[in-house]
Amino acid sequence: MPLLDSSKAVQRTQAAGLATKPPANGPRVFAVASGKGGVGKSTIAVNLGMAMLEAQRRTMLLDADLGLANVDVLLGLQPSANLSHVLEGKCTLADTIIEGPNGLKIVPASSGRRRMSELTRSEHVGLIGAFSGLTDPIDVMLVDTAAGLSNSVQTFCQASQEVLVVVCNDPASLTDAYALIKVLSRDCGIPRMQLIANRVKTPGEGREVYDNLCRVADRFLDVTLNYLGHVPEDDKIVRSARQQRPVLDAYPGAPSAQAFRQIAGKLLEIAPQRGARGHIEFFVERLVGPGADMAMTA
Ligand SMILES: Nc1ncnc2c1ncn2[C@@H]1O[C@H](COP(=O)(O)OP(=O)(O)OP(=O)(O)O)[C@@H](O)[C@H]1O
Repeated sequence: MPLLDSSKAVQRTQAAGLATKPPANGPRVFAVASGKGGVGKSTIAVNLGMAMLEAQRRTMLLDADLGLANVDVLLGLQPSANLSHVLEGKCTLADTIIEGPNGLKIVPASSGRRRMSELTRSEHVGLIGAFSGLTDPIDVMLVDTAAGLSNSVQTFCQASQEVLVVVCNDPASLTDAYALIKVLSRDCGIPRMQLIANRVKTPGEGREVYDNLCRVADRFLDVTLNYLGHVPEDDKIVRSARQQRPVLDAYPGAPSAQAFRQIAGKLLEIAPQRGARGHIEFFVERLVGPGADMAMTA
């Protein structure tokens, strides 16, 4: 009996250790991008963040739409400091972090500050470097990028380990997603991207969106596109947005909430790409630290 008790205690301690220990090879960083605006990037970033928390990953969400903050609005939060204050030297990056639902850590952007959407490359690089100074243990960081193909989108995508491209089944979204994939692969040297089809009616429609993009990309670009899955058109997303809550929180059984959990699970199964990639990366010190070469056991 005592033996059983102590082995259970050991198991509990190990489980607690697993839940709090940072992964040996540093946080996983996923950028969410789309080319076209309004296709669901922020919705996807926030809800994937919630799904990562459900999967016991300590998760941070960076609002990288620097001049048009979205995440705090989506979640009904009122941050007192944001990235513009960090750049002005008024506070540190750690001072800006606020807690969202279920302990989601959020780094808010500023809204309506034009200068923030016109930062220089060295300012972007400085911001990305500042993340290495954070002491909070983080397992996953999601980077919600701006719409378009700006320098900021390119730099944040390059600095992330995976780029998630969100696309809807309409010609403008497909065209802009293709333009984004082209710029990221050809000009930024990103060799693979992950596709999410949003607002589709059926799983088959999502697959079709992926197949269409793949067909063109295979012909003209040197890039690998993986399919992460689809998020259905879901009225529960619209309703939760009105309540300024993530759908996983407001309607955990909704079809879209299930889809977010599946996509998060797939993302965690992706083995990190190894080796230096020749450009600035988030948490680079942790990535090249001891154990960085070990395969991720997510
Ligand atoms: N699967 C879905 N089903 C129903 N509505 C959705 C879905 N995904 C997103 N929406 C709605 O679409 C609108 C745009 O979503 P969101 O703000 O996330 O897009 P975005 O790409 O981040 O936009 P921006 O380019 O302005 O940053 C929101 O009203 C959101 O609630």
